[in-house]
This record gives sequence, C-alpha cells and structure tokens, in this order.
Amino acid sequence: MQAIQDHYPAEFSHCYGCGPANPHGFHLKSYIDGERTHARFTPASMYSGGYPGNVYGGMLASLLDCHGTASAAAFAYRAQSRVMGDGGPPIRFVTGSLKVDYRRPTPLGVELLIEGTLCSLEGRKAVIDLTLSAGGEVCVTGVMVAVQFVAKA
Ligand SMILES: CCCCC/C=C\C/C=C\C/C=C\C/C=C\CCCC(=O)SCCNC(=O)CCNC(=O)[C@H](O)C(C)(C)COP(=O)(O)OP(=O)(O)OC[C@H]1O[C@@H](n2cnc3c(N)ncnc32)[C@H](O)[C@@H]1OP(=O)(O)O
Repeated sequence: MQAIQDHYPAEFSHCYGCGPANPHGFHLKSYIDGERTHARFTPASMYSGGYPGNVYGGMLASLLDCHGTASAAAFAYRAQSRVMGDGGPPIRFVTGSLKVDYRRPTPLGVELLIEGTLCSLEGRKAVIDLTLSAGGEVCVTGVMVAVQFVAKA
C-alpha cells in the first residue's frame, strides 16, 4: 500500500520527518484506514531524552507533526471523494498549531504506533486528534490545527 507521503510532489518531499527525498530524515510513512490514520516508527537509541531509555520529547512531537499533516491531507481527499495521486490539484497541509501532552515516558527501541482521527474539517482548516502509543499504552496525545497550503502567486 502506498503511504500518504508517497503522494507528495517531488518539490515538497524534503521534509525532515517524512520526506522520501531527505536522506537524513525519519521517512515516516502514514496510511489511512477507515476513520483512522496510522504510522509506525521505532526510535533508535540516539533519540534519547533526558533520562536513559526514553524518547526525546521533540522527537515525539515531530512524529505527531508529520503524521498530523499527512492525516489532514488524506481526510481532505476523502471528504472531496478524491483519491490521492488522481492527477487533480494536490491538497497539502502545513501545521498551524500542535498541542502535545506527554502522559507517560515513551520507551526507546520499541515500535511506536501513531494514530490520527479527524475532529473537524472546515474551509482550509482541519483539526486532527493524535495519539502515540507503545505496547498498547498511550504515551503522548496531541491536537493539531492543520491549514491547507495555498501557494501564493
Ligand atoms: C510556511 C510554509 C512552508 C512551505 C511549505 C510548502 C508547501 C507545503 C505543501 C505541502 C506540504 C507537503 C508536505 C508536508 C510535509 C511535512 C509537513 C510537516 C509539518 C510541518 O513541518 S509544516 C511547517 C511548519 N508550519 C509552518 O511553517 C506554517 C507557517 N504558517 C503559515 O504558513 C501560515 O500561518 C498558515 C498557512 C498556517 C496560515 O496562514 P494563511 O494566511 O494561509 O491562513 P489564514 O490566516 O487565512 O487561516 C486560515 C484558517 O486557519 C486558521 N489558522 C491559521 N493559523 C492557525 C493557528 N496557528 N492555529 C489555529 N488556527 C489557525 C485561521 O484561523 C483560519 O481559520 P478560519 O477559516 O476558521 O477563520
């Protein structure tokens, strides 16, 4: 199955968190499945936070950031009964705001599951609820306001 990020145009594929064309990035891959989106990522030990064995909070925010904007795009395509990569004008989102709550320490070296659900989609603004869990326990929750990107002439 193709990831949402695989449909980003080449000129927008350099995102550090999820751009397929960034050789140094995380290459996060997000997928839509019914009412939810999901992505999986296993942070290596280099992403350590302040105390041993747990993930740096900025890294966790990055994962929510990329998964949130990808989710917004996927939900917007669905709302317009479109399929990503259909050749029509691309629908792309950037992060307007991202609120992150760190609810329990997130372990390093464990596969993390990042999930998104659509809270609202009005005009150019999508609100996405986000969770990040490890071993079935929710470690981080977030709320993103994603704004549809419109290139200025
Ligand atoms: C700066 C852009 C960077 C260039 C990106 C280029 C293209 C992107 C295209 C595709 C993306 C492809 C791949 C994405 C890959 C990875 C993404 C990872 C996530 C990121 O790494 S992404 C970078 C960090 N991100 C930014 O660098 C954004 C900087 N910023 C802005 O570019 C503007 O600030 C913008 C566009 C956000 C809004 O500006 P604007 O003038 O176009 O829109 P406007 O003000 O009319 O707002 C329309 C409606 O959004 C509401 N709204 C706006 N801002 C809000 C906020 N902060 N909180 C709550 N609601 C907000 C308003 O309240 C109104 O809502 P309502 O319609 O209900 O009144």
